[in-house]
Amino acid sequence: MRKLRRHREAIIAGLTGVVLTLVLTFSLRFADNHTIRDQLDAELYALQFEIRRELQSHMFGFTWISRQGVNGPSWVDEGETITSYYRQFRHLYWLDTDGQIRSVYPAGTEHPVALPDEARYWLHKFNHGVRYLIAADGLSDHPADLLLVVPQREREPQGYYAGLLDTNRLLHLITGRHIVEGTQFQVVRQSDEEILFNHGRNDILREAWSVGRVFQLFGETWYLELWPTPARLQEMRSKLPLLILIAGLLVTALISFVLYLLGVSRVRERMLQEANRELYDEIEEREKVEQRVAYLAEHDPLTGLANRNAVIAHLKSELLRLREQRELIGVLLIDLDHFKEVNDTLGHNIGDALLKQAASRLSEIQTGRSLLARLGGDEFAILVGDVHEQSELEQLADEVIHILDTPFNVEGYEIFITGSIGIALTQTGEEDAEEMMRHADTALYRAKDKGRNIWHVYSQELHDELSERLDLSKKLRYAIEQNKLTVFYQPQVDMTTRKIIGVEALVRWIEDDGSMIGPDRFIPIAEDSGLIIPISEFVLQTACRQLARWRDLGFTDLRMSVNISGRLFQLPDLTEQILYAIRSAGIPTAFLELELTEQVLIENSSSHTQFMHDMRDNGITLAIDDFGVGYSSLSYLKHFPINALKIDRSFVKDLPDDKDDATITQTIVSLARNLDIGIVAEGVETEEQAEFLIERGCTIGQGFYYSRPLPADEITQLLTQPDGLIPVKIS
Ligand SMILES: Nc1nc2c(ncn2[C@@H]2O[C@H](COP(=O)(O)O[C@H]3[C@@H](O)[C@H](n4cnc5c(=O)[nH]c(N)nc54)O[C@@H]3COP(=O)(O)O)[C@@H](O)[C@H]2O)c(=O)[nH]1
Repeated sequence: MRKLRRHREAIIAGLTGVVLTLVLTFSLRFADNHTIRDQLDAELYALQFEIRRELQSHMFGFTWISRQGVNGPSWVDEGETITSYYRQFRHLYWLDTDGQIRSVYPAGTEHPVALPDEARYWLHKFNHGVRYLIAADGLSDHPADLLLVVPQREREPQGYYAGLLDTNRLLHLITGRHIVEGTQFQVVRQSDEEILFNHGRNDILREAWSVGRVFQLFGETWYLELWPTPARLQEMRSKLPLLILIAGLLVTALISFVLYLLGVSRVRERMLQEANRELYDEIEEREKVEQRVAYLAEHDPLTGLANRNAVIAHLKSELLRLREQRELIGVLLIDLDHFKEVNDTLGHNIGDALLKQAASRLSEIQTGRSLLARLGGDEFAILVGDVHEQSELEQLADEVIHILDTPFNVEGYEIFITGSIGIALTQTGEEDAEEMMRHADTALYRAKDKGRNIWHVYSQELHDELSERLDLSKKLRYAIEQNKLTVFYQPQVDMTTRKIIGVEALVRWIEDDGSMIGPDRFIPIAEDSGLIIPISEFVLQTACRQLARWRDLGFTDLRMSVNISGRLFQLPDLTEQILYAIRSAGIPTAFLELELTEQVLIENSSSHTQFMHDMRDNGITLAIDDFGVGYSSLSYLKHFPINALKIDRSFVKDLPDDKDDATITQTIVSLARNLDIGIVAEGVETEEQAEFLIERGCTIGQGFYYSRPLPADEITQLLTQPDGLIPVKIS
């Protein structure tokens, strides 16, 4: 249907052309038929005229003879003369007034005596000087024959000149001379419809094409009829209608074809236009996408700030420019502290809104020579050009910390968030952009490491230190794989009796050359890298097995303390791991004590609380390590199942002289006694310290005064001392 509509013009033109051609062809054919009929009619008229003329000619001859005065039977003697001129007479007669045949030419011809009665009746009515033509019935066997009669009344003998006309022959002669080939001609007597003459016998077109004329012959009426044969008709036909038909159809086909082609080309043109439009749309769309991609390539979609790429590109060009001008350039890398918690607790929408607000605040402290960017996540950067002194960057960092200090109001939530900042300043002038970013990142790492909400400036020393850490981290991983770690044990002593009541398991890393790397160096690295998990597992299992061995030796009262790093709380199966170590070593849970830092309690997450209750439920005791150095929010002592406090050695170190430390120590001891929990003093190095502590009520101590951390076999030796008393070396 769509196709038909598309080529409507071609179809209309085709139909119109065919109709017009047919109408024109039929009109011409109609006119042609008319012309042919007229022509046939004219031919028939001409024939009729010829017949009449021939008859008149014969009559004229007859009349002329009658006027010559030759009449009576003697006139037939002139028959030869007459018939030589008028050859169509069969016989000549002289009739008397009664119609009796008195003489006949040629002589000897058989003939009736008189004319038939009907003819004779007519004879009596004929007048002198008039010529008559009557049917020759009774005189001739040929129905078409006519009898020409001229009355003679003026001379004697009176009578009639009569000539029997061979009409058939006459008609033959006429048609032979005048009729066109292929034309069929017929003479019919109307009275009895007898065919008197016909020329040609082809009746095919008679009904459709015959033309007729009525020819009056005295009492006789002839009907002359003429029609063509198919061949004659074909000749008569004009070629024009056929030519018009062919030409019309050809022209119509041509026009329709041209219109069809135009339609096709119009459709193609439209399709092309559509394709062009789609192409333009696509190009436009692509340009938009490219613009968007170009924008996104340099911008952060959330805040609209520049992104990392833009910072790097800008930094590169600034470094190039400033290198020539010998000026400095600085980078501040800002990381929002604990932003992940906002995301985790309040959802990403709030997190995003917070980032936008933070970006907006940071924009306020931008200067004309700086570029603020969001590098991703909660990390922002400020690129500062034309720096003269490091203090300018430090001042800017202070401003950042200050501006973040006010709580954010995000969708009804009041959110406190701080920022840690790493600062990098061009040192040699030869740094590249990536290097500057790395420096700022290193400084940021340190700022976070130092407790966050502070800034730190990158230095070569920091770089060296962190490189060493990285190096140590690699080595530590290798050491764990190669079983280079071992566990030492430091006795915990009842300071009043000097009896060893327990030991603390302390990990040691012994190098191939026998040198030792202290845990204070590698434990923080292990905590950062996650290596603390396999280390802790190793220490716990080793310590439990060692306690089992000592118990087998009979030291069944000995207790084992093991340090639990805060990082271990990320393990979902920490409780199971501890219970597994205890069970596989086959020791009672009551003899294992876990030392936790204050930080673990301060974080106060539900998983931490659950862990501590699980431990208590399984009979494992918990001690707070390094008590007093942290936030010392004492409320957790009430809420958590803590069994003992370990006074940090920093408070013990200057006892008994340092009044503050003495007061703190006294306070911690009182607190533990009031809460009815155990108390252990760490770092006891002198007898005075031990006495001071004993006097204040702290009877359990651990420190070099009694023993340094030792390998298990050396501890076994100590345990097997007489009375189990620990010998104290006084240096
Ligand atoms: N999570 C784990 N932490 C561990 C493990 N092993 C050790 N550590 C922690 O490493 C820090 C350093 O430990 P270390 O070098 O072993 O030092 C211990 C003692 O040697 C030291 N100490 C004991 N008495 C004295 C003393 O009189 N003077 C003095 N200067 N130092 C002394 O104290 C450390 C034990 O402290 P604490 O654990 O707080 O009781 C240290 O923080 C360890 O906790 C481990 O396996 N896992």
